[in-house]
Amino acid sequence: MIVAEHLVKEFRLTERKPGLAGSLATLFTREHRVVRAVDGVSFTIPAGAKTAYIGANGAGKSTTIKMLTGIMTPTSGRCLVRGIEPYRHRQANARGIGVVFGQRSQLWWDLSVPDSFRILRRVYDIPDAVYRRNLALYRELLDIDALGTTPVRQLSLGQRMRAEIAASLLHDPAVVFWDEPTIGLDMVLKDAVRQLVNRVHAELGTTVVLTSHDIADIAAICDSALVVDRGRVVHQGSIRDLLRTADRRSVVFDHRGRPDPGPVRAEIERGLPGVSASSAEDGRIRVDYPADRFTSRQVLGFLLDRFDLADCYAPEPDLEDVLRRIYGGHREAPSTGVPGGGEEGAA
Ligand SMILES: Nc1ncnc2c1ncn2[C@@H]1O[C@H](COP(=O)(O)OP(=O)(O)OP(=O)(O)O)[C@@H](O)[C@H]1O
Repeated sequence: MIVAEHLVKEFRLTERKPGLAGSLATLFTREHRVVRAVDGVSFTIPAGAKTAYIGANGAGKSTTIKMLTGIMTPTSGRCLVRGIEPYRHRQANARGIGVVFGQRSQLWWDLSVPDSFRILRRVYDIPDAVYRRNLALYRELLDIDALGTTPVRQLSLGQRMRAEIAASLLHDPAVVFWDEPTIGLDMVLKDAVRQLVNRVHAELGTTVVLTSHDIADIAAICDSALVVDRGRVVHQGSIRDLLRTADRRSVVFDHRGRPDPGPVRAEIERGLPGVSASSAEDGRIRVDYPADRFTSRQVLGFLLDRFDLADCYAPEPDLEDVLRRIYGGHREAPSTGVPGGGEEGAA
C-alpha cells in the first residue's frame, strides 16, 4: 500500500533578471521565489492496483514520484511505501520497488546491458530461478538479447528504455514506479511493454504506479487514476469514474428508412438545443450532448420517439477529452528563476 499524507514539496528559485546586467546583479542581490510543486497531496493506493498518476506538464507528478522513491524529501507531510518512509530508509525502500524515470538511467553507462543485469542480480540478491524466469520473459517480449554487448551510453533511447524497463522488474519488486516508460518506443515495443507489465501484475500482484502522457499506455495498463492539477489531487478513483466526469456524452445510431442524414441531424439539433448531430462511420449518426443539460434517458427517449433505430450504442467518453478539460486554462508562464533549494540526490 502507498500512502501520501498532506505531502508538500517546495523549491526555492533565485529570480534571474533579464540581460547581462541582470545576470551580474543576480550575483549580488538574490531574490527568491518559492514554487510549490506538490501542494498538500493526500492519497492511498492499495496494494496490487495499477494506478495512472496523471497531470499536465508541471503538475507535480515527477516530484511526487521522487518522494515516493526516496530521491527527494518532502518539505512537509509524509509518504509511506509498504509502511516505509522512502527518503528516511532509502535502501530498505529500494529493495521493494522498481523504478523507471524516462529521463534518468539506473543502468551503468559504460557497461553493456547483460553486465548491468549481472550487477543488479548481486545488488538485489536475486534467486537463480527468478533471474532466469525474468530474462526469458524479457527475451520473449522485449528482444533483450538484441541489445548485445553495446555500452548503455551507445544505445538509442528506445533500446535503453527496454533495458530500463527490464531492469526495474528484474528483482520482482512489490511496487513499480514508471515515469514516462514508453518514451522513444515504437508501437510494437509499446505493446510489448504493456503486455509485460500486465503479465507481471497478473502473476505477482505487483502494484503499478504509472505516469504517462500516452493515453494508450494508461488505457492498456491502468485500472485506476489519480489526477493532479497544479500540485493538488483533483480526481482519485477508477478510470471508469474519471470518464463519467466527461462534460459531453454521445450516442451513435443507425436510422432505418431515412437515407438522407441531413434532415435527421437538423431535426435532432432543433429538438434538443445545445446538442450536436454529425455523420459517423457507416452512415450512422453521432449525437453529442452536454451531460449537465441532458440525461442519456432524455436523449435516447427523443431519438426512439422520432426515428426507427436499427442499432444504437453509447461510446465511452474520450479520456483525452476529459483530461483536456481538467488541464485546460491552467498553463503557467515558464519560470525565469534558477533552482536554489532542491536536494535531489542520486537514484
Ligand atoms: N529541482 C527543481 N527545482 C526547481 N523547481 C522544480 C524542480 N523540479 C520540479 N520543479 C518545478 O515543480 C513543478 C512540478 O514539476 P514536476 O517535474 O514534478 O512536474 P510533472 O508533473 O512531472 O511535469 P511533466 O509532465 O512535464 O514531467 C514545475 O513547476 C517545475 O518547474
